[in-house]
This record gives sequence, C-alpha cells and structure tokens, in this order.
Amino acid sequence: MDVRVVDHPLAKSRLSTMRDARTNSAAFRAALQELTLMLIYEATRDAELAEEPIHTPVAKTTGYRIAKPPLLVPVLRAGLGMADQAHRLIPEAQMGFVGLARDEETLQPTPYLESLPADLTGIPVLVLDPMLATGGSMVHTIELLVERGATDVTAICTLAAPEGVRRLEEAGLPVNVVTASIDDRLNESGFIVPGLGDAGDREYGAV
Ligand SMILES: O=P(O)(O)OC[C@H]1O[C@H](OP(=O)(O)OP(=O)(O)O)[C@H](O)[C@@H]1O
Ligand SMILES: O=c1cc[nH]c(=O)[nH]1
Ligand SMILES: [Mg+2]
Repeated sequence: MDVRVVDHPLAKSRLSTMRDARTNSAAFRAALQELTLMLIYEATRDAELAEEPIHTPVAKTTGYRIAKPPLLVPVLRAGLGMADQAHRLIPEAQMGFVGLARDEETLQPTPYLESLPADLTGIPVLVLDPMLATGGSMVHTIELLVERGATDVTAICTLAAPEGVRRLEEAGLPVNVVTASIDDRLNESGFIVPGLGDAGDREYGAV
C-alpha cells in the first residue's frame, strides 16, 4: 500500500485553518474544498493518459486526456464537502455515494446509503472522506467497491491516524492513501489527535 503525504505549504495552511477551533463552518468548507483540489491533483499524478492529435491555432500537436476517468465516491456526510471540487477537476468522472455514521460507543460504521455502479471492473476509484480514524468506515467502503470488481482504489483523506493506516494495510485491500497529514494517534473516544474534531459536524452542524 502506497501512502502519500501531501505536505506542500499551501496544503499545510489550509489544513491548519481546518484544525483551528475558531474556524466557522463556511471557512471550514472553503478550506476543505481548496485542500481537496491539492489532494486530487497529487492522487492523479500517475493517471494513465490517452493521446490524441489536436490543432492549436498555430500547429498540429499531441493532446492528452485521462484515459480511464475514475469513479468518485464521497462518504457521507463529511465526504460530501469534497465532492464538487473533485468533480470540477475531473469533470468526466462518474460519482457514486456511500453513507455511513460511526456509532459513538462501538466506533463501528452504520451504513445508511449505498449508491454505486454494479460493475467497477477496470475503473479506478477515488474515495473521498476527510477522516481516516480507526479505518472502519474506509474498510467498509472499499469492501463494497471490491465486491463490484474494483482493483484500483485511492483513499483521499485530509487527515489520517496511524491506527487507520495500519488497519487498511492489514486488510490487504487494493488501496493507496493520499492525505495531508498522518497525525499522532486516536484518543479514547476514537478522535484523531490533534485532528480537527468531527469533520461532518464542522461542515454541516452537529446531529
Ligand atoms: O475511520 P473511522 O473510525 O471509521 O472514522 C472515520 C469516519 O468518521 C467520520 O464520519 P461520521 O461517522 O462522523 O459521519 P458524518 O460524516 O456524518 O459526521 C468520517 O467522516 C469518517 O467517515
Ligand atoms: O477525529 C475524528 C474521527 C472520526 N471522525 C471525525 O470526524 N473526526
Ligand atoms: Mg461525523
């Protein structure tokens, strides 16, 4: 499993805005959108290209397009804040949706929505979720994708805990991770430390 940490100064500054408890919801969503752009940019660095001849106003040359547009899968709620920006960068992408809520006691994900294409054979998938904590939600999501034939999955997470990265590695799933930070640890309530709190609540309000 490849784990890429995007520690560009602009990524660090947006992540700091998200971490800061004084940041309101609107500013949090704006920083998440900007950081998503940087993470998707890095995640697609090695995407396969198809060539096609094009004419500029001056000469004939070779043009390029993404050979296999990915499926984008935001994990609701928090991943929804990454969806539009990812789609803006890859407008030819399809989008599927997974809805999960982590039980605050057991820390197990409770599924409430699954809207995915039936056959993902040969289609790269980018899963969008700001937080990789215990890894339970991400493992559940990737298992849904693998059941449908996906073999090339990238988890795009603004923040990851070492415990979540380890869980993904041990699950042996076909996934790579792109994140802006691997933080110190999880606390006794399963929150990432130093983290940014509950990403969904900070984007949309507490439920
Ligand atoms: O790695 P895990 O331990 O599974 O935790 C990570 C999950 O927790 C958060 O969602 P949450 O369950 O809070 O739902 P929400 O997005 O609706 O707030 C987050 O967006 C991930 O989906
Ligand atoms: O720190 C955490 C852990 C899980 N989910 C969040 O939103 N934040
Ligand atoms: Mg939440």
